Amino acid sequence: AGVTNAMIEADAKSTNDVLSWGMGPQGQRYSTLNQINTKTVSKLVPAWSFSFGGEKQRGQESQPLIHDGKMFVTASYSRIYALDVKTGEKLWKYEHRLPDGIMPCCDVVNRGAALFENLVIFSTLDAQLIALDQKTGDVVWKEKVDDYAAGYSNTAAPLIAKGLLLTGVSGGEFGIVGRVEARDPRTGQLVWLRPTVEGHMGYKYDKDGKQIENGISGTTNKTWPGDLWKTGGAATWLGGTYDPTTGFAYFGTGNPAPWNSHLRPGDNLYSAATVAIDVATGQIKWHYQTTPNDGWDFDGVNEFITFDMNGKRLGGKADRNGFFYVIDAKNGKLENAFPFVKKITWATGIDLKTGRPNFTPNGRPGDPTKGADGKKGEVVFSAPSFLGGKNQQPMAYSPKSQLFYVPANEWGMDIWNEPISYKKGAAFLGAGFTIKPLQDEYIGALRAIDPKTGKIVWEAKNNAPLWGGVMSTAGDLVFYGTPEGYLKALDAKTGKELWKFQTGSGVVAPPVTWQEGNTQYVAVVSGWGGAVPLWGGEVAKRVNFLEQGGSVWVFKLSSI
Ligand SMILES: O=C(O)c1cc(C(=O)O)c2c(n1)C(=O)C(=O)c1cc(C(=O)O)[nH]c1-2
Ligand SMILES: [Ca+2]
Repeated sequence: AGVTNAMIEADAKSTNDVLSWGMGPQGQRYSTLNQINTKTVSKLVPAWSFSFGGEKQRGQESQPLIHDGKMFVTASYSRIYALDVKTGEKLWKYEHRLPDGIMPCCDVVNRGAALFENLVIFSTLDAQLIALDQKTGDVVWKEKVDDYAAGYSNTAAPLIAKGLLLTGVSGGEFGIVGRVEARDPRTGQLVWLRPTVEGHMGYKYDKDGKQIENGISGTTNKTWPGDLWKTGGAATWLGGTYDPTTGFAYFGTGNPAPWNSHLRPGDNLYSAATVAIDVATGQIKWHYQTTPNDGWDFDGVNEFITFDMNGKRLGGKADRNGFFYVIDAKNGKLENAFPFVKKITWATGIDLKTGRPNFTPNGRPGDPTKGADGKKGEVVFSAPSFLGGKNQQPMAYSPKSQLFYVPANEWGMDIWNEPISYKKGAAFLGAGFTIKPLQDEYIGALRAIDPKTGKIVWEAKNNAPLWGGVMSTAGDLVFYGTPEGYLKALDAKTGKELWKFQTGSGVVAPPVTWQEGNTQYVAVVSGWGGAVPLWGGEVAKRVNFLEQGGSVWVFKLSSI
């Protein structure tokens, strides 16, 4: 029978496999395993390591999946490997042939695959979806999502919810139109399609794949002036989470396009927001916009992790804009919002009544048409930088400690606007920027955050920006990787460092854990890259000593 929908919904509780990105569709990244714990972790040693080989050693952001004695792990440049989970021996690999002219904005990354029945499914940088047989690696189906020459790409792991395959798209820097798609995971056939830019119609598809006109009611472009909604961005580039208790999939949406916000006065829905989509119908049931009329590329894709607090089902989101939001998962109502980074310039806070930010006067980069020569607007210093208080690296929530563990970054930028018009397949920014560190000591900080109080309970500073995800366990441990190459384990209650291992390249991927027989394993992918070395300006210079790589490491407790 392979991987069933029921198994995926129970993924967070089952300890023998890892079936979904997020270690459960809710995305908590918490494991009930405790063989590796605060007392035993000092004996954690490598079990095996596997190299992704060749010269394709760019950012490795993939979260491995574990099932039926196999590890499924994607690698940069749209590759996927199946490995023997006991020995690390390669069972098969699939290297997707990428055309010239793909346009990923922020490195040739892939964040992982999805499992369903006998299939392993992943998306590619030329905006395709590929389903392979888990045993043989043979391609079972392949579907084109959209036109890579128009700037579409895919970097996120697909999500299985209610037996459907849910995926987003990347390309917000090229004026694509963001959306969430639901497909039959067995065939790749579209079931519904829901755009995330107001003005665009959603569709349902019949059994033969024929579009049912007006299948999902559309919305008018009232929060977008003129024609800009046609190229409005709001890419769903980090994928989504799913909560079986609400029946909603939660997708973050990226920046509105172009970055120059003076061209598009209005809120620009549903950009820089979380949308809750009823998986059964494809309808947006609620939305919460973290940065209305985003002018900083604050995006809004960050993962929405549901959890229980105060007798309610809530969701936590550490937004790129520097604020942490606690939102009712059923209706989208804001419960609380507080900063999770120390310096925020663009807003003084979030109004808990209206849910809207209190924008700082003149905090927005200036309108170029009002600049001295009509070509460059006033330069503004902003914190966080556009790379965010948090970016693609997923946080974790522990129901045991009731804390979120957030891989945060402290940095700022000079940002300005320039004139821009849309051209298919060209960058659609209308902005320039220089990222700046705020201090010498550190940029990254892993923070344990209490969602009840908004307090930072402890933090572990890191010199380079943190870009790898986090995992917490019932062994009272928090695992995360650093660009300096370490996988670390901290005491979940105090933040004290209890163990670290040098993986040989920077870690920008989230760790996982599972049990095989009587042994608990931990795995993480290593390979420096992603957006920081490409766009980090002064910060990129500061970390340019880091070496690229591409490998997966697996650990267990030493028996001696
Ligand atoms: O708007 C988009 O479509 C889009 C896509 C992606 C991506 O797919 O990786 C990133 C971003 N934006 C982005 O703004 C960003 O900072 C970023 C960092 C990374 C990364 O993997 O390191 N991807 C992306
Ligand atoms: Ca973006």
